[in-house]
Amino acid sequence: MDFFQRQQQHLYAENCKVAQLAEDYGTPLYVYSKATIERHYQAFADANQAAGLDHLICYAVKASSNIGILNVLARLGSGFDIVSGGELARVLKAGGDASKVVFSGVGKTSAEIRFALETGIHCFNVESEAEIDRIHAVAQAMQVKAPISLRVNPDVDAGTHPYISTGLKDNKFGVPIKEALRIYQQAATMPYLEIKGVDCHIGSQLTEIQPFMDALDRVLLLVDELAANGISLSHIDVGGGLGVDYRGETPPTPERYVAALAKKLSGRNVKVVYEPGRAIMANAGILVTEVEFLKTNEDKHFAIVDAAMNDLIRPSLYQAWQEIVEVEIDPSASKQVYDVVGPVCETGDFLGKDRQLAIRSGDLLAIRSAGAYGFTMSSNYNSRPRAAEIMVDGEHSYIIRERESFDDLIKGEHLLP
Ligand SMILES: Cc1ncc(COP(=O)(O)O)c(C=O)c1O
Ligand SMILES: N[C@@H](CCCC[NH3+])C(=O)O
Repeated sequence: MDFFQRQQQHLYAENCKVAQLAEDYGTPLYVYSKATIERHYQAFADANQAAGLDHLICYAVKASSNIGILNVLARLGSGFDIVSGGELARVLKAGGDASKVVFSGVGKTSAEIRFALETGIHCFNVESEAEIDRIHAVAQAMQVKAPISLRVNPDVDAGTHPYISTGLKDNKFGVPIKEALRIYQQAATMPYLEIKGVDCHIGSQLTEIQPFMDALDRVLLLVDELAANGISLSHIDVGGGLGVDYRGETPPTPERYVAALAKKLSGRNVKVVYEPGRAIMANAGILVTEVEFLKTNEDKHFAIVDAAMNDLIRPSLYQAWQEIVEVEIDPSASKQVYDVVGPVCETGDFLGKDRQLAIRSGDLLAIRSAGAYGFTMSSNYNSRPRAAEIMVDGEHSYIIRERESFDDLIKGEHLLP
């Protein structure tokens, strides 16, 4: 079931006409579907239930971090995977439960570690030996035990874009799995640490199940080796990374993915932690933009729209392909192949290339699959105020982030005396 569907010539977000939303809130506009977020979360939860797995789903906040979105997930009982103190503050503000938070990331500061310990997070996904020392020192100063899990790098090729692959030995993430036993043994001697689990995230937008299985095999060998050395773990964090359909990809469904994991984990008394981001949010959001001008240079046609790489950087950064559709079908407009580009002064500022569209200036376009790594990667480049974000719920729509104003753009800036 797609909650962004066309009825006659109109594109709908749930039961709201997208053209009406653009009129009410302006463009560029991020539109999220609450029902889609709920359905995607539930697919993970149901798959675990069906497989009989003790589990904790920690939505990866970086994918889309608006507190309105986090609140929808918190109400479903979701935990959260965070990578900064800022993300933790968002989770708390959104009503999230700190005891269901895992803290990933290679450069946690002492202040962030302290904040996380004060709130009582589930555990730190530790990414280096130096970080273990830092966490231990902060915990000691606070006279508490810090729950930790070691992020291991299994050296598995996730088969995804090199910029979003994280589990190869050349990547900055985690510790090499062959060093893990020694590091765990060292951590076990540190009085202000509590060893909880192991963590492994090999990359994002994975469309095959095999790399996940290869990584898990290596992690399970480590788990057994640790057990043989008297270190038992209560959870295995399998990370995020499950891909989505941007352009006909057929990634495993959460059901298939979880069932495959469950098969490998059978007979083990261990909780599984998941960190899905994209699989929950990508197809729960669209970016709506208005065509400013149509322009032809020689025989190249451009649709210049009011959204740009500062609003959605994935096409520019990863040559990512996202579907672009007309919001209203205009039968009187003729089809043409366009590069859909923004107003930013960069040749790399495009949202889509060679797209066949029937549009006129003033028409609306929707960039689909924009709910993950869309708004969260946006910037104010070219002094462009960031877009508004809204959530639809049936026939209702709610503003969850106001469009930035020019005052917002210079907030905190000062002239010299
Ligand atoms: C540690 C960690 N967990 C979870 C995620 C979420 O990944 P995805 O959005 O691919 O599910 C990421 C991003 O790749 C990550 O780096
Ligand atoms: N930002 C990337 C995903 C990176 C995942 C972060 N670990 C994307 O838009 O596809």
